Amino acid sequence: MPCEVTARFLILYGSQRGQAQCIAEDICEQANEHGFTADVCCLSNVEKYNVDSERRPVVFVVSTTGDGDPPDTAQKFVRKIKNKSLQLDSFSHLCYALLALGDTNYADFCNCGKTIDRRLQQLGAQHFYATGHADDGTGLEVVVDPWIEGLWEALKKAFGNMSTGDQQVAAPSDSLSKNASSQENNRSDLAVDLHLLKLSERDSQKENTFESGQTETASEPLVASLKHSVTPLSESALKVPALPPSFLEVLLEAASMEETAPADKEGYHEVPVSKAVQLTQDDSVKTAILLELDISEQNMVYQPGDSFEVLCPNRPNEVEELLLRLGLKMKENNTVQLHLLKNTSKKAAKVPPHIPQKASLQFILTWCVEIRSVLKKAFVRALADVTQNGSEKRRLLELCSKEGSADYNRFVRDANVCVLDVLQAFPSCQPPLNLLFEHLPKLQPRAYSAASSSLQHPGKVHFVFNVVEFPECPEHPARTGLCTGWLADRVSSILQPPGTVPASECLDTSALPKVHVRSLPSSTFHLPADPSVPIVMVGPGTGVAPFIGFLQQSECDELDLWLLRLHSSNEDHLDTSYLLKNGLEKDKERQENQEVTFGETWLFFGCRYRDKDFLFREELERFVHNGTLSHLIVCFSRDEPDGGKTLNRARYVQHNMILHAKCVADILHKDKGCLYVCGDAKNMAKDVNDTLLEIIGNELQLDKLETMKTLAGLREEKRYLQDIWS
Ligand SMILES: Cc1cc2nc3c(=O)[nH]c(=O)nc-3n(C[C@H](O)[C@H](O)[C@H](O)COP(=O)(O)OP(=O)(O)OC[C@H]3O[C@@H](n4cnc5c(N)ncnc54)[C@H](O)[C@@H]3O)c2cc1C
Repeated sequence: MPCEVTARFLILYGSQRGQAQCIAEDICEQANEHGFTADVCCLSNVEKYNVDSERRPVVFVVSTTGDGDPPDTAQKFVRKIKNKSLQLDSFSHLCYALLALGDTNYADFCNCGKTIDRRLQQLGAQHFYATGHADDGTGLEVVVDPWIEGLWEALKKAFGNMSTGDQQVAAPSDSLSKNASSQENNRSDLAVDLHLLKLSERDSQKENTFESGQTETASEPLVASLKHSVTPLSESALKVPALPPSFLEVLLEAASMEETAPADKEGYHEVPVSKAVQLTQDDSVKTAILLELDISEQNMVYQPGDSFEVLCPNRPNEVEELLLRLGLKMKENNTVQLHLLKNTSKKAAKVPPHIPQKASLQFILTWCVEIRSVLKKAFVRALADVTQNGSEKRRLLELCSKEGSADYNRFVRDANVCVLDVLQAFPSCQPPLNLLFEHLPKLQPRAYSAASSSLQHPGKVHFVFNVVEFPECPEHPARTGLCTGWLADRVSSILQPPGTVPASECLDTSALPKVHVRSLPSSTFHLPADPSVPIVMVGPGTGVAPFIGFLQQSECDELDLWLLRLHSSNEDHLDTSYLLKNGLEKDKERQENQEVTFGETWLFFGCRYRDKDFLFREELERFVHNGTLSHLIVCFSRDEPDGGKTLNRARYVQHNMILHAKCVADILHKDKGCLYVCGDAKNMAKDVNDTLLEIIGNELQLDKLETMKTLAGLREEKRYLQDIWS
């Protein structure tokens, strides 16, 4: 049906750096092609629009800035709608759609959009189309494009309804539903909310609302959440998995005992943390910390490129909450005995080997099971079975059902919902202890790559980590990563601020915090045995850790050679660490002694800002200065060096690799060098791999198949090595 000229709508944008404005103008332009006429206006131009009386559909496009703040241009509008004196039906005339822009790398993703959306709903405004949440961290276009694609159909319906007076709110177009659900399977934070309401239902709810003076009613939830579903799922017949058979019997016996971490039996060493330094500025998005462990008393040898495992306990407050919720707080010191149920129908049932016999309940919940693990569907199914309240039970059954798969992905898997979160959300769920022991996996140690060389730091190992942060969300409170949050707390008393010269070492090791560590089996992620082999290292963020170890080792190897030449073997041997500390440089010497060759070393590093999170900046510059590192190529993903005017600047390590494609290809092909990649598995490793394929294909003029074979060959020859973690 062609739209009439009267099909005119309003686009309001709140933009900080121009992205929201750009998208708003794009929508305006596309509107004509779809038979609409749009007026576009910045939210700050209050004299050009009036939402108080706007009867046309309104499309909001708003970004978020700073710590979840509205862009400057939207602040006045947000203040206006937040005004507490507004009546709860002030915006009941308003029919709108909202596209929120944000970045999941920051706390409070899309907060400005969410705030406006929430408040407009409270004030009685109605969606004519589902809200979109676009993530700059993964690419705005992933959500923006399908959202705009579906907007036209929704607008047609909205105008259609307006002209017929029909009170039914339009459903989104099929294309949006398809796009959104396929994205939702991958990432919940890209989700486009698909629950549109019938106006007639909402109107009757609103009447109740005004009468009771509340903003929400308990009857029908407006949006789906962990606790609630909406139609069609809430009315759907469900295919639920079979109840997993129980197989454990738990006996609790009163006893008192001294217990320590279960470290001795599993090869861990309890070692002091001799130094802790914050590597990032306080206003950095992530906090990176370097720890130095004193392993001089232990029989632990390592090479740069090796990793260590740290054993960390579950948080005491979470263990306590769990005990309280299970009604077992009084029995926390009881010993636990586990037996197999004699008549269990579970095949190959066995007592979980990670739960020790005769340990206390508190000990097991603290050190043996991962109470933060994301609930599997089988566990959800088992929990539904021990839930009394009918609607809570139904919701749990939905979450493990085939029909509720999207809700499970969104509200459980992607939100990292653990057993405690479910027990808080579903008060009538009362699982017996055996259910937890049957479903909770073993508490896993966390691995960290050595960021030092024992040649330069004898008896010590360094590692670097980012404190993982999970902001508060409807499904759970704010949390830090289990191990990184614990480590940060543990070393807080000795943590040195960024930029300080590390304090002299504390001699009283008994006063230092201690952690349990053990070596992981040595990997192949090591420097080539022949120092003349050139290497390329790709390590953004904390992925630079093993390369600091590599470079420290090379620096010492080169210094040792220099010393060897400088002093006859009879002379007293100077300590390399002494030389390093006293700033002796060897580059002149290197030039004079051409007979030993060291291969070129390239490091591609990346971070957000030069002044906030450029890890190991001074040390890397020293490596460059003394010739240990031939090329340090750094990019900053968030710095706008020239106010953002430079197009195609290198934002990420792979962009810089492209800029140095010929050198990278020559090192790998002509010089038979090695390429190492370390760090985040989520995006970086794949992007670097794709870039490498591009470089090899282009520079060696190979077709796709040959390129892939070449890269596979490099892997086989251990010349393309990855140390990737998530
Ligand atoms: C061989 C190897 C070497 C490694 N080296 C290093 C290193 O040198 N430096 C380093 O920093 N890391 C390194 N890692 C990663 C490290 O082991 C840890 O995974 C990391 O530090 C996070 O641990 P955590 O216990 O703090 O986080 P966890 O609590 O385990 O959380 C980690 C992940 O769980 C998910 N998650 C859990 N809860 C939530 C929630 N509420 N909301 C959203 N997501 C959630 C997220 O996917 C998150 O990324 C390495 C890993 C391996 C395998």
